[in-house]
Amino acid sequence: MDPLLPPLDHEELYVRRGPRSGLPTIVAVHSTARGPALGGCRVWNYDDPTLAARDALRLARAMTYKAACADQPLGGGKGVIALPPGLRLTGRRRRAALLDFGETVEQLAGRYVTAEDVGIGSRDMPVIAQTTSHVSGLARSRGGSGDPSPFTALGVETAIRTTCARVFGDASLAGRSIAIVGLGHVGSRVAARCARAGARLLLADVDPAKRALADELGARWTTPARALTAKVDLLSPCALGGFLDEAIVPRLRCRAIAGAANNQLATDAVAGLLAMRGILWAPDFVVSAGGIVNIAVELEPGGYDAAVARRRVRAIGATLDEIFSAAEAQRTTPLAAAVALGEQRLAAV
Ligand SMILES: NC(=O)c1ccc[n+]([C@@H]2O[C@H](COP(=O)([O-])OP(=O)(O)OC[C@H]3O[C@@H](n4cnc5c(N)ncnc54)[C@H](O)[C@@H]3O)[C@@H](O)[C@H]2O)c1
Repeated sequence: MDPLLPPLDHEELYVRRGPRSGLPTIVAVHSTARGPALGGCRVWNYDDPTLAARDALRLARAMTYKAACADQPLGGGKGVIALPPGLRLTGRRRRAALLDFGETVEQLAGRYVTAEDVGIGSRDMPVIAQTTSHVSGLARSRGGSGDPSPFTALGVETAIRTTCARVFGDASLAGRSIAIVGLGHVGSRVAARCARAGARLLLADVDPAKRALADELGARWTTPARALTAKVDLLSPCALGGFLDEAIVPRLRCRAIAGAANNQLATDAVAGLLAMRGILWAPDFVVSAGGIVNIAVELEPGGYDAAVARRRVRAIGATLDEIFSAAEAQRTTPLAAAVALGEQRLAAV
């Protein structure tokens, strides 16, 4: 048994070799207890397709908790198109793989609804939609809700304010020092929102071209390594996950962490280390739920309404506050309190 496998409490794992592309297409459905399993499709290189299946299982499980904590009528799932090492999926083979993946999704008959994830862009979604109707996040002109990133960023800003209110007794960001690592679709928007609110920003990205945003917003620019350990009020990780580990936690100098990056903790035990250092960590799967809250509105019978989506995304603040209060009352970590909230909501259906 693979010791790195997540708990195997999933409903389905479907692996199908794409007849057009020859590539493994994978869908993991963790839970449909609260509704169709929603989760993006990741196009990524793996040394071995079994690692891709493991990724799908792990990410699908996290999506169940993300949707449950956000109180959405959705379950958790994830798709993967597994590429061998070094292959860049372009041109006709990309199109073939996307059509294959759509067919795989279609065979699950709506138990899984796909969306964008790492390695997939808005131009890919209409191709997937040619072979399945279970696609979210299509362009507004096609009745979809479009790019989820602005809604994810709104949720992150809301979570940053809630976290600051808990630590500093004030939700205002005026004069607050915030380091943002990763200035992509979400991070750049979080930076712009925080700048408008008067925060003093320290920005970092592995891509030097992102420095232009720092100049535009009047923010300081540094390396990702320096930003992670900078002395700031709050750190907002908006790049990749897994960086909060036993080595970095003793070196952190922020008072709180709230960012969009998925799976920030290298292991669950890191939540305890952060609490011991007095650093308030806002659980990533609660903070970054704005995108799926937006998609849930698209899936409603009445059709998509951006104003409704924005109102619901702002509720992330109240959910996070409830989690912080529960953690304090039960002398546990925000991670444990968030998982307990998710489990309670799953048990209620
Ligand atoms: N897009 C969404 O709506 C959404 C929703 C939920 C969660 N997330 C998560 O938020 C994170 C950011 O998503 P995104 O859509 O903005 O991605 P993106 O690919 O648009 O941006 C990521 C940015 O991080 C930078 N980066 C990569 N590695 C880095 C490193 N080691 N240090 C510093 N910068 C680095 C990249 O150069 C890029 O600018 C991801 O973890 C994603 O899974 C995104």
